[in-house]
Amino acid sequence: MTAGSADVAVRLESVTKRFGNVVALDRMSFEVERGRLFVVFGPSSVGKTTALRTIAGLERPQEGRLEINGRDFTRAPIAGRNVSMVFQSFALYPHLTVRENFAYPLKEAGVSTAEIAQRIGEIAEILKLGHRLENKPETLSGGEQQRVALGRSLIRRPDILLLDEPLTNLDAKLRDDMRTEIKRLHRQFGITIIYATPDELEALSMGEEIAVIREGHVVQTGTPDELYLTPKDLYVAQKIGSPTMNVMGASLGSDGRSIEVPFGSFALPDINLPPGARDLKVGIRPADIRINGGAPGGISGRVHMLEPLGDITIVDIDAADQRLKVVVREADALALQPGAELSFDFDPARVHVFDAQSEQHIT
Ligand SMILES: Nc1ncnc2c1ncn2[C@@H]1O[C@H](COP(=O)(O)OP(=O)(O)OP(=O)(O)O)[C@@H](O)[C@H]1O
Repeated sequence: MTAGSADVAVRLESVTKRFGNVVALDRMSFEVERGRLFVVFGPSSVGKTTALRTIAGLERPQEGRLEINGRDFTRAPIAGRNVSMVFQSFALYPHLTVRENFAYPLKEAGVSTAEIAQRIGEIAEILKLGHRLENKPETLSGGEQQRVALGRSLIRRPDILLLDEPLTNLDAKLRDDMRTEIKRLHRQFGITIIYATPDELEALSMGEEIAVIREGHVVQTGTPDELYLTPKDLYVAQKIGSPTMNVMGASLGSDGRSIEVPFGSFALPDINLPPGARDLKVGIRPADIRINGGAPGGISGRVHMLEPLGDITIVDIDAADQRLKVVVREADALALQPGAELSFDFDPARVHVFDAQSEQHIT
């Protein structure tokens, strides 16, 4: 998706950042539309923090171009960006009260005392911190500290807010609450947010648009649905969707029209295989497999293990030498026991086919 340049808040064009021999950003490109909640998603050490620090002006790339609001900031100083970053560690001033933590960046920016008081009143109300203003950070809960960190960034009214794994240090319940809180703040302020996380659930539940990062570059950008339904390659297919997609070696049948997998063969979905592509990988999402008891025509399998998760149960099935994960409604799982024989099937139209060497999706 390409927005008109007036609508683009941040654009990275082939940005490379090296630390000695380590290539943290390897020709990274993406653009963030103004007002979006954009997620930078990928496992540890793929360059998420470095990308955010580059946008904030804390790192200078060796190559490529960084634009903020249409202006070139590749080698510009930090000032003038109107970008604010919240770090994973919160980084509050421990010797200052919450009120003083809020006031500090505004004093630095020369904002008048009256306006500082007014903005602190507003932000404390929005973040429900009014009763904590005279406390020091160490006396606050983790969630409150994180709200102070967010507030200290928002109070400067930045155009762009960078959040680097802001919820990692919180427990599961607080993470849930803060996700909702950040989405609400995003709606309320309409600011552009770039949010880095290694957590798939967080990426999918927060991101209006998600960039999936691998080794310093963007593999694919899209909405959660686009990434789930049309992953560009095996990496994205296995990073998006939980439980992880079942992936197995496969080959093109000698008739050229069927795909052979360990537990049988099925008609080729409606795709054009590149000439010579015989070694394939097939991906079937756990939610796309149907267990159908003893119905005729199904594929035979045996229950290996059940993992009840409340509304749904994850069932591990062995079929030939292949172990498959299947998502089953809890009510349907009641009839299943480890060791039980069953049959299952899937819709070939929902199967993902990849080239075994390049691991690119074949469409
Ligand atoms: N200042 C630095 N000096 C040397 N190497 C660095 C520096 N900053 C980052 N790196 C390296 O660059 C790579 C990318 O790091 P980065 O912190 O950007 O990844 P990340 O995706 O944010 O990971 P995490 O989720 O663990 O924070 C890593 O290999 C890291 O060790």
